[in-house]
Order: sequence, then structure tokens, then C-alpha cells
Amino acid sequence: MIDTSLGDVSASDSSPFDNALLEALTEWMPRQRWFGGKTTVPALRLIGSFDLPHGDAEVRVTTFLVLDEGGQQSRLYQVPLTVRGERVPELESSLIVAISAEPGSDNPDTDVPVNAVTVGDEGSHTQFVYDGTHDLAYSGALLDLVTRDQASDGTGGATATGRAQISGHPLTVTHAKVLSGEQSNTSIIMTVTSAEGAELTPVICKVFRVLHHGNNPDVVLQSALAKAGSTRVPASIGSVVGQWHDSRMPDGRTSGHLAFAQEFLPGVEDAWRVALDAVESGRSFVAEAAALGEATAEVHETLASVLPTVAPSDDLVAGVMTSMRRRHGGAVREVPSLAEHNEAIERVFEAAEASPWPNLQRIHGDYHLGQVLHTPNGGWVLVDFEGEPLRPMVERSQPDLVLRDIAGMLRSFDYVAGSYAQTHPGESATQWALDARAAFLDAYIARAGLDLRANRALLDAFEIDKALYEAIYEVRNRPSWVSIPTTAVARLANRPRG
Ligand SMILES: Nc1ncnc2c1ncn2[C@@H]1O[C@H](COP(=O)(O)OP(=O)(O)O)[C@@H](O)[C@H]1O
Ligand SMILES: O=P(O)(O)O[C@H]1O[C@H](CO)[C@@H](O[C@H]2O[C@H](CO)[C@@H](O)[C@H](O)[C@H]2O)[C@H](O)[C@H]1O
Repeated sequence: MIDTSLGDVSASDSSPFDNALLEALTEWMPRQRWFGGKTTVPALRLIGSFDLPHGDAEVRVTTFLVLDEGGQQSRLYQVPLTVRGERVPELESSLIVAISAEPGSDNPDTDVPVNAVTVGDEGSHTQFVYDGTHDLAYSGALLDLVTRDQASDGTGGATATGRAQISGHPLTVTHAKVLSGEQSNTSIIMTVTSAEGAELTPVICKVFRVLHHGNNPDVVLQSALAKAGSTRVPASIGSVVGQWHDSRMPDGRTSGHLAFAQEFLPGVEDAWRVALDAVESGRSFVAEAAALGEATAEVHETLASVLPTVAPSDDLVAGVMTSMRRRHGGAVREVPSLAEHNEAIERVFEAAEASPWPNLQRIHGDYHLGQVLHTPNGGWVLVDFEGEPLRPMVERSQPDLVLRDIAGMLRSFDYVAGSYAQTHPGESATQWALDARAAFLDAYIARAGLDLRANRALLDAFEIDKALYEAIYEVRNRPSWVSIPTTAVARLANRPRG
């Protein structure tokens, strides 16, 4: 259990309204996709909150920073809320709670609905609390904070500060919609106009749900690439940095990214969908995989030129191998059938450890087909540089080996074949995946000048490591898919080696 003494809103600051709301969030948060502690009842504590300035006096736009101490590891969540005196029919499905207070009373009569639509007892002092990410008022206030470099000081020492990357361009949000799907954060797609009323390229603003100390690699890496003029990421618009109390820090405070806004590329498909369409219709993916290999090498090259790189000292190599072995142990605990390959895996790890290693540098970190978008004119564009959600944030922010990204994408081609075989019994897309793999590697090697095949044990070790990660991910999230990575572990660990 980590030290969770983050500090909190002092008893005198914490109003009956806050307490009632926290009780409602205890019911509501576990039903949200981004909530991580699925197996335990949350134990929530409010550690701070801040309001965002905006023009509508009828609505309060606020954000609660809520610590969940219910699981093995505490998690700090960002929960944007809007509070309105009137019920809004269009926001009905985003209603979290209605809280009624007698005028002048310290003890509000709280109505915590079992689900968001069974709210009763609405008096003239009822406050309707909505999931802010679905309320246009929140989107407008958030983008204002970013593009106007505004700041907000809140309770419990919490603050939020906008950092525009395009200066002098205040934007008005005219429409906003939360991106649907299985996301670990909440992304809002915003239709925006300029100060003169002209409709501009839409914006996607990712609201980070689980907060971490330090800079988020998604913001750092995409901003650095965009600043370097790379067209392999969407243009960056800006970010929000938060501060909050954390008694584990020397000065009792910490900071981290709260949100990231970038250009939204409308009508694009991710490479996972493009690849599935190809395999379903019997089309090769060789040309697309080659272009992806080249785009990947280009992004790695840019990252190495604008962010630190480091030579593979014995200590660094040992650190990476320790983390691989730790993951191997964890995967065997969660998927015991993997144990039959323990010795073979260890042999690959030992061979990898003894191999020559390239320099370490910043990388994507969780690279797979779902993280790449196909744009009609610009080819492949990469998103979501946050790293593997199951890996600690400090590790994700360190220089690493490009082989981790390469292995991630190679695993993804295998996943296409694996998912195809599941839905087409008796058929195989193995050759389709092998061809895509060869084309990706050839193009990467040609552009980067790094012969990934010359040192096969190192690449095998990273592929095994990724497949072990996937086995853990699948057993926790999609148990019917776990055979895709476990079959790969068996194949890679026992591959004949000269
Ligand atoms: N700039 C963008 N333009 C168009 N679509 C995007 C953009 N950024 C993200 N997406 C879409 O949103 C999905 C989720 O974004 P992602 O950054 O992966 O969020 P999460 O961290 O929550 O998984 C992506 O797979 C992609 O389909
Ligand atoms: O949520 P993220 O996109 O950051 O990544 C997590 O979820 C991915 C699944 O959506 C998972 O990717 C695995 O499944 C993909 C097919 O759905 C496949 O293309 C990837 O190769 C495979 O790793 C990813 O591992 C996980 O971190």
C-alpha cells in the first residue's frame, strides 16, 4: 500500500454539500469506464477542488480531486462537475445527484439516486449536479482556461493553470460531445469558432481521469513533436496543469497534467480498423505496414533529436531486465498456464541481456494499431503517448528502447490474425500478419538504419514482454482474448535459435 497522506480539504472547508456529493460519487464513480478500482468499494476523500471561470451565472463549473483509498493502491481522480439550480432535460443521463438544502440549514436533505434518473424531492433549493464532461458549460470553460492562459485557485490548495501552445487564439465552443468507446480517460470533441465567429478545425480535449505527480508523457511527447514541426501527431493547442497538496513531497505540494487539447482529425479511422477491414476482405496490408514502419522510425528520430537520449549503461540494462522479469512473474501469477514456458523465457531474457543494446530515448510506450490514425492526405498519425496504463507513471516518463514500440506494433499484427481466427473458425490470417510484420520491419530498418533482425534475442525479449503484458491486460479486461497473447508467448519463447 502506498502512502496516501495526500492531504485533504480541511473539515472547516468541507461543506455539507461537498459531503453529500462525495457520497453520491461513491455510487456513481464505480459505474464509469475510467474508474480503476473495479473490484473494491471506493473509499473516497476530497483532497481539493477548483472552479473554472466562465460567463454563465446560472451554472457553477467545478472540478473535484477525489482520492480513492478503497483499493490496494490509492488513486487520485479528476471529476469535473457542473452544478445548476434548474434541471436540464438534455443532460438527464449525465445527472449524478440532486441535493436539496433547507435555506440556512447546515444539513441538506440529500437525494442520492440509485441511478441518475430517479431523482425526487425537488424543492426551490435543489442543486442538480452533472458530469461536467457532458455539459457544454464545462467544455467552454476548460478550453478558455487553456487558450487564454487562465488560472484558478481552489479549495484545499488545488489550482489549475492553462498553458496555451497556440497563443492569442481564444476559441468559443459551440458544440461538445464525449468520445464514446472504451477509453481510460475522457476525451471531448469540441466544435469551435474564432472570436470573429468563423468555424475552425475541431478540438479534442483529453481530460486525464487518474492523476499522477509530474508531467504526463502524452502531453510532453506530443507537444515536443508538434513543436518540432512533426506532422505525425495532431497539432497541439495547449494543456492544463494542476497543483494539489501531497504531504509525501518535500514542500507538501505536487503538480501534474489535468488535460490536453489538440486538433481533432475528423472522419479518420484507426489502423486497427483499417487492418481488420483489409484482412476481412482478403487484402494485403503490406503497403500500409511499410508506411507505418517508416512513420514510426520518423517519430523515433524526431523524439531522439528533441528529447534526451541515454547510452545503455549496465545499470540501465539491469533495470529494464528487472522490470521484464517482474512482469513475467506477475503474468504467471495471473495466468498460471504460462509457467510451462518459464525456462524458455528466461533463456531469451539472458540472451537479450548479453546482447548489444541501442541508446535509450523517449518512445510512444503503448504502441499498437489502435494508437495510429489513417488520414487521407497525411498518412499515419500517432496519438496517445501516455504509455502502458498498467505501468507506473515514473517508468513511463524515462528514456526507453525503441524496441518496445516496435514489439508493440508487431504484436498488433498478430492480434489482427488472432481476432480474425476467433471470428472465422477454420480460417487463418497468419500469413497476412507475417507479411505485414516483414514489411513494417523492412521499412523501419531502411529509415532508421538500426538492424533489428541482427539481434533477434533482444527483439524477441521485447515481444515476449509485451505479450506477457497483454496476457495480464486480457485476463483482467477481455478473458476470451487471452489465448492471443499466450499463444504468442509459447511461439516466441520456444522459437529455434541458432
Ligand atoms: N486528434 C485526434 N483526432 C481524431 N481522433 C482522435 C484524436 N485523438 C484521439 N482520437 C481518437 O480517440 C481515441 C482515444 O484516444 P486516446 O488518446 O487513445 O485516449 P485514451 O488515453 O483514453 O485511450 C483514439 O483511439 C482515436 O480513435
Ligand atoms: O487503452 P489503450 O489503447 O491505451 O491500450 C490498452 O488497451 C488495448 C486494447 O484496446 C490493448 O491492446 C491490445 O489489443 C489491441 C486490439 O484491441 C491490439 O491491437 C494490441 O496489439 C494489443 O496490445 C493495450 O495493450 C492496452 O494497453
